[in-house]
Amino acid sequence: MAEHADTVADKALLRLEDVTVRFRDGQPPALDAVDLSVAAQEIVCVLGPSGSGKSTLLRVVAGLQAADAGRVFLEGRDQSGVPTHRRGVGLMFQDHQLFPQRDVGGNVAFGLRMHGAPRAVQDRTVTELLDLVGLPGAQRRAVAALSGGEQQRVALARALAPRPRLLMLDEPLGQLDRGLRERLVVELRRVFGELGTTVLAVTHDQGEAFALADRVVIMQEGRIAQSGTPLEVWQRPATEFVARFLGFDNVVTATVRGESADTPWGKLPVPEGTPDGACRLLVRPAGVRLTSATQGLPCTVTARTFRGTHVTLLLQPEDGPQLEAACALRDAPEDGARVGVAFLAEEVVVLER
Ligand SMILES: Nc1ncnc2c1ncn2[C@@H]1O[C@H](COP(=O)(O)OP(=O)(O)OP(=O)(O)O)[C@@H](O)[C@H]1O
Repeated sequence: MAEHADTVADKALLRLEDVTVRFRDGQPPALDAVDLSVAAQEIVCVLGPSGSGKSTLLRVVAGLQAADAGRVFLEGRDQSGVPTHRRGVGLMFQDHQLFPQRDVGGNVAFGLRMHGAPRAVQDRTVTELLDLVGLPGAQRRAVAALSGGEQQRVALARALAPRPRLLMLDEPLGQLDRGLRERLVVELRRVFGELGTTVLAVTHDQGEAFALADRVVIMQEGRIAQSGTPLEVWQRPATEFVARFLGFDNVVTATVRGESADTPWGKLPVPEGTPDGACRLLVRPAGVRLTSATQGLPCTVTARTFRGTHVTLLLQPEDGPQLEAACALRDAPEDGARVGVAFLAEEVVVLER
């Protein structure tokens, strides 16, 4: 097993080993002994509350921030003392700061010119990248005359032009409206796939992270709380912190005995193999099923929120904390309705302490 882990780590394009960054003595570190590997061509999105260390993580990898302890490796080489411009990483930050006095082509070619690429190579690359980001033939347009989404695409083309071995994005779509962000996320995945780009991105927006990433990493106070595919993390949040961060609030104290658990909501079924004993349990809203008022746990509907594809209900049982349930639009009961609730074992998750 250890041998396998070593092999995987050696193949990593980026590896952080025990990286710690401390801004002030006596304060908790911004990064606390972080270990993280990113494989070649993998898209990893880092999520977490404000102040959890996401930007610091990017800055350490870029060489914009020194680590107080630990090491950063790119393609197996220790980057200690290697300046940002020699790391071969591309950066695209939220305020993408295009050069207003240069046209689109001049912006995209910027990094190539800095690297002394011949004019013909610059022109060919600019043409290819503008095609790829959906702005064919935009070379001579003024950046000030572009929409926010178009500027974002130019910034992306500019970051990709020098073919960085690792592209880092900090809130890349932060200022755009939701519809545009959703479209651009799909395009970003396609562009990265076509170019084989390895990506480490930071975002506040869960939807964006889950749509873009092969793997999401959730940060909590300078540490990695969970790392996994979007599906793994969404279906099986590891801890109460991750569950609540993702917006899951049906969390209670429980005692597991065999195939069920005693909870403030009564006996709940638990997945096979759940160890006996005291724990915290999450019931994903999809696992809270409405039945008739005479069956299951009696509850009153206290709120209904329309979510586009479904309705979220807040249910108040006679005893115990409120419950959130998700149900189809056409099945949603009225506010104040009396309903019964049954629980699905496959949506019950035992949280780590
Ligand atoms: N230059 C600095 N000097 C002192 N403290 C800093 C500095 N940069 C960051 N910090 C602190 O380090 C911690 C992590 O900050 P960081 O910017 O990495 O968080 P973040 O997760 O990116 O937050 P946000 O989502 O708000 O951008 C915070 O407590 C922050 O106040």
